[in-house]
Amino acid sequence: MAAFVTHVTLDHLDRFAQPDAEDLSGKTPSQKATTQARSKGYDGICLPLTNDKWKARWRELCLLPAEGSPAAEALEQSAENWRSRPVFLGDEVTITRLDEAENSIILFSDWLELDATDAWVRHDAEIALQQELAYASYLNVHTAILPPPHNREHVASYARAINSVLSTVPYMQLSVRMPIYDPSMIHLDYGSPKNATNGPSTKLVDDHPSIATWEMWDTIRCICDYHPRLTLALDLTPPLPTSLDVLRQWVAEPTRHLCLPASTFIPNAKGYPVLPKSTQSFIREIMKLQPVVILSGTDAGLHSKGGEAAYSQYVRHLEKASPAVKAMQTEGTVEHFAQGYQDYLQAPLQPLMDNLQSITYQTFEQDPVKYKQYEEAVFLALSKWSKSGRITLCVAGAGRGPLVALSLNAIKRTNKECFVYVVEKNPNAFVTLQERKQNEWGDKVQLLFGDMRTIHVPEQVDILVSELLGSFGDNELSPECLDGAMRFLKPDGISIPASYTAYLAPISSSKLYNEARASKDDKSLETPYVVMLQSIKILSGDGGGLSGKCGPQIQECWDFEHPRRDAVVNSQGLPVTNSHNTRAAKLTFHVPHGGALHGLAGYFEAVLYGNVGLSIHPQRMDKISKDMLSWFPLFFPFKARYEPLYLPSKSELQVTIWRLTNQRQVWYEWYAEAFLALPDGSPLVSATSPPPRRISLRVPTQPGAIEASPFIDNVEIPETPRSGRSESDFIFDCASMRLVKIGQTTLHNPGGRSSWIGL
Ligand SMILES: C[S@@+](CC[C@H](N)C(=O)[O-])C[C@H]1O[C@@H](n2cnc3c(N)ncnc32)[C@H](O)[C@@H]1O
Repeated sequence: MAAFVTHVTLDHLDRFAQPDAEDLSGKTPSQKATTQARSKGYDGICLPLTNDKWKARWRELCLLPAEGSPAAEALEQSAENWRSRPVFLGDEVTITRLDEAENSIILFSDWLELDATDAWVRHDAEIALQQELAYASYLNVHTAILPPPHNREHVASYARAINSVLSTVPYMQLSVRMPIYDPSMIHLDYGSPKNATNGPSTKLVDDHPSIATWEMWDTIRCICDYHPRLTLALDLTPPLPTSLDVLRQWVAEPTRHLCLPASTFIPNAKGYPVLPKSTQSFIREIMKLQPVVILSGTDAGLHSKGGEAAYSQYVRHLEKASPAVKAMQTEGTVEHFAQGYQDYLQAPLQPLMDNLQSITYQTFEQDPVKYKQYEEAVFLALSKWSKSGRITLCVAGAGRGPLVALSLNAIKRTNKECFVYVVEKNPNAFVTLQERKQNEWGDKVQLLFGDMRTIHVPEQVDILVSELLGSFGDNELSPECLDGAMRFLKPDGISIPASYTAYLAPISSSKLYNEARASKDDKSLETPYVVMLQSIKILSGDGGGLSGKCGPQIQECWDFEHPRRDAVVNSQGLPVTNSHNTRAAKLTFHVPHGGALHGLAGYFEAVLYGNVGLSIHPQRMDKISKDMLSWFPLFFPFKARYEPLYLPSKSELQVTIWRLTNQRQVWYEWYAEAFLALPDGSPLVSATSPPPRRISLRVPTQPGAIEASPFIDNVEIPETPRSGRSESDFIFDCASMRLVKIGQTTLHNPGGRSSWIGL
């Protein structure tokens, strides 16, 4: 569940400082604020570290007085003294004791302009920040919110200062306060003759989602090298766009706090505070990250009904209604099953090379959906089997036997005469199989111990049942194992599964990026990991992109079919080489909104038999095998020598991936290139059209609200021209588009540093 804290302002603290004849507790103002917040159901408070006295002194010291002023020299001397030994006066800070800092989130002075245009102001703001940080560290503060960036021109200076302070404290979480979105950019509309004469009219455009604030964040965290203690405090003050897609980027970031002023709420028909629809949708989505919600101004009486408690109650209600949160709380869902494993990188299994442990099989067996699908597939195959006489089945790679048990169930349901061979190469699991034969299956089955690629099976079978699938379908060497098993499948026999397909999508996730590079060796950044993906954004969108050549959001790489008869086999019926199992795919993705590329998400879908299947494809899994728990997606990381590949809005990403093999191993290599599509030979914006201009609009500060976020100047490549030319003239003469390359990754995993072994 998300935690809720209330923002305590300097005014609140002043009120708590007033002597109260009845209060003999001797508590400090911040302690009183905490007690009151707790009594109102909050988990804690968020308060400024310093007060107006510090602000006034800093301004006096560091902002130059008018030239020629007699005080200038003396002040410069004092400023130099402060720079050499920065120290607070006792009445410039709001807290002084350890227990005041405990469970409180600290706001560093938000007027410090680390990105000021003036270099001296930047310099002195950085000293002041270091001073505040040192003091907060002295008081054991665990989380502090940094002054927000204001000025895109100098965001690099802001980020450099943050990077430098991050290394000075060993444990404190520093959160950058960012407005979620720069919504109030107003286009000066030159489109109509009226405007041409009377001047431009203003029009709010929320159909042109801006990623300006995300870009600022991206610059900051790149300069800070994705520091794991650098997080985000997202300010939800601005009205949000109706399209959620651009906001999904924040789910892929370390969003730890949501700042929600009472002024963001609107009254519903009865006067209670509620949030606009788009903010509601966003909150429902981001709640899966369990952020700390910082409510401010809730005691200002902005809404006629509900009182102060109404704000947190309402956000809690949104949290409960969040599909992601509901799924986590519902037994039987993947989200519930995967609690604690979200975004956790697991080395994929090597079931061919290793012998799995009983506990691993037990985890598999908790998935009712997979086995139900298998039973249906076996039942369907048996039902459709038209030849007379005994039907023979073989369960190849039986583990502890669930596929055997369900095959026997299916046989019973069809009432046909059948016999089942059971093959397993894990000697330990074979003990469990013997026990089950003795206690449950009797002479309906025959157990065979050995590797399906070499074992002798007494007769060829009609139906071969196996489950050797990995998260990417073929990655646990199912194709290679089943090639060997084809020896004992009759020429007209059936394989369950009949086929499986691998899918890929490019993703952004600072969490996964940091996890993968936590261990510094190259191999860890070239390993495809099994991950329950949560804090991610799929960067690609559907549609052809500007070049018209891009595929869907999640694209098919390749597939494998069984039985396959095209491999050249030797006298024992085994393939001479594994060349027929190599694959390569080149996929082109359209990236509608800019983002940082951190890796590829890999999924699979299998046809077991007929229309019965298994799928972890995000858009199809619910239709094919809803709530199946057995497979989390595969994450192919992209390593970055300097920083992850940045993909601008409307760029195109070409991903090439290979499945490669030698005598012993199978592995993947992957690589990506980014392009921008530009109209061939024509300027991007007609020379006759005025440049798109946007101005920022500050949301007026409401009493008690955290100071409204700064908005950031942003110039984007327009999606439509503002000249007389039609949109189609301007953009979509695909034939005359040229792709301009803007970046590439290195080749990942060359030679199979990370591979599946056991051929
Ligand atoms: C993913 S587990 C599935 C186990 C079980 N069928 C289930 O669905 O719960 C794959 C099983 O196949 C076995 N296996 C893998 N390769 C094999 C091979 N070449 N020959 C025989 N068994 C194999 C493994 O030991 C493991 O028990």
